[in-house]
Amino acid sequence: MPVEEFVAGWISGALGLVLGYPFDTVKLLGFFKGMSFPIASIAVVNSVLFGVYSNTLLALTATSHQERRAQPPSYAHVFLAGCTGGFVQVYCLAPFDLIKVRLQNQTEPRARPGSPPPRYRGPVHCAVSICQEEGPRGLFRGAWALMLRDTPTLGIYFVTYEWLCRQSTPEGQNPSSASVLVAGGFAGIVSWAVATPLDVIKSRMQMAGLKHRVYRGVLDCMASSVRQEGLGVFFRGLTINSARAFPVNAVTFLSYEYLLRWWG
Ligand SMILES: C[N+](C)(C)CCCC[C@H](N)C(=O)O
Repeated sequence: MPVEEFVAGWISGALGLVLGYPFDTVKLLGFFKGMSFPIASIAVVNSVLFGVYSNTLLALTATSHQERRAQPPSYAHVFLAGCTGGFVQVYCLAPFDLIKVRLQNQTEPRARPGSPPPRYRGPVHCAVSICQEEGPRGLFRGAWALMLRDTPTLGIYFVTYEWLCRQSTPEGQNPSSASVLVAGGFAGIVSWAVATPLDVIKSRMQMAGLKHRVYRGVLDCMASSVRQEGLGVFFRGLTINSARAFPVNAVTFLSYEYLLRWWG
């Protein structure tokens, strides 16, 4: 199994994240707090995503990444490979994402003297506490919603990227850096726009364990959120998700493409 896609995905994910991280925490005033954990985790997750995507395309179309410019895969194959990558990466992403959401939600704008210490001291303490308090399966809380969020939307992600690259590139040639940046940025925006409703539900389910709020499942969480807050709840964070998605995914795709070209 070709591994360079895994390595390129690893590095490009980390680079994209450095740019996107302030957006992730801006609403919470945390900014760069605890950045090493998300960098390490996104590197693993992005490596699985791009590695599985590329190897699924190889299985479907019998073309390696070097041959794909001359013989471009069909959009149906790109979509299927994206969905497969999205599905598989959820297994790695779920615990990392849960820890990120729990840590970000405890960011206090200003720690007052005498206020109780934060519940989780850091990512490792958070993981251990969740295992102890909610059992090892607690680490996968919200994973089902995450899978529903990511499987189709990562199919859309790669289709948008490929389509925009092909629109702006003469047949058979490699897309220019500008094309890759724009196509990657829009792929991020489009996929995040579609993913936002389930992203809201996912985060609520991940926080539920802590607040002892019980949802019976994804549908129950959707229904009770809509009942209390109206349909607008599904668009929470849409603007910030899109603003973050452009730079993160522009840089992710640019570094991914260039690393692969560089390695031949
Ligand atoms: C599919 N969905 C839009 C949910 C995620 C797309 C992931 C791409 C990138 N790691 C990022 O964090 O933006």
